[in-house]
Amino acid sequence: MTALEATRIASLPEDAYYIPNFINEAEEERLLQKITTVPLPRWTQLSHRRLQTWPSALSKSNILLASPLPTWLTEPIITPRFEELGIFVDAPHGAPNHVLINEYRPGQGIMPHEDGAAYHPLVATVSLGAPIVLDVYEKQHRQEGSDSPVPEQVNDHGDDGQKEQNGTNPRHYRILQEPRSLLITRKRMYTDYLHGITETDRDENLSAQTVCNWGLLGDRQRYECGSYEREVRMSLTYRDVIKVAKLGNSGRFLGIR
Ligand SMILES: O=C(O)CCC(=O)C(=O)O
Ligand SMILES: [Fe+2]
Repeated sequence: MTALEATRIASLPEDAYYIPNFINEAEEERLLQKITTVPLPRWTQLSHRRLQTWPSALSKSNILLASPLPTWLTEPIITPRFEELGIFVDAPHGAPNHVLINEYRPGQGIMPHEDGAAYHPLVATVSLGAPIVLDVYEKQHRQEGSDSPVPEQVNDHGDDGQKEQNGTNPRHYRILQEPRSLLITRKRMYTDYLHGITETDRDENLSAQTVCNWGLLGDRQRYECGSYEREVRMSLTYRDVIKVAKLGNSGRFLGIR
């Protein structure tokens, strides 16, 4: 991961990396075209956003049925770019095998959550269409004897992980994800922190003091006025699902819905 070192978000706990202009405008356009022309049943409509799951949803016990990702999701993002950066070299399958595509319209977001144990603790997020602020919160430890809810895990079964933990003053960071950027979070950032996106029409109070990747932004000037109106933003989140089954061997045990 040495080439990545220059892209580290130094003010965040380890590890988070931010790369602006990871894809170019033509690549972004092509991806948006692919995503928006898939047959409608590919979308899962949730209460606060909609979602595509590639190549398929996990089983109830978090098993992925082995199946290749479509080429439009792998090239050029995985091959060659992730490979050149060595992003998934330490993951069990050496490459992502699963992609969630989230769409957020103005006013939509995702409650603070963690991505959970189904995946190797590494997420690579490509942003499309418009900027959005990702909020990152330190997990609060459950107080002895309290009934405060523990966070739920977001999965691709359509649950939103709607519970935020009780407690006071968790550490809070804001990451501004520009369109065409790549955000990588792994290790402690994956296991010890929650992430979410506020349901708002407008991201405000943006500055070097409030945005932890300010110095790494590709187009800082655009945000120097301190705010922008939300527009439709899509994200591709690449992950490595730990448990994979091949149909024929264990398909009958999967209980795929
Ligand atoms: O859209 C994003 O940047 C975050 C999505 C997310 O947290 C998830 O799919 O688990
Ligand atoms: Fe997530």
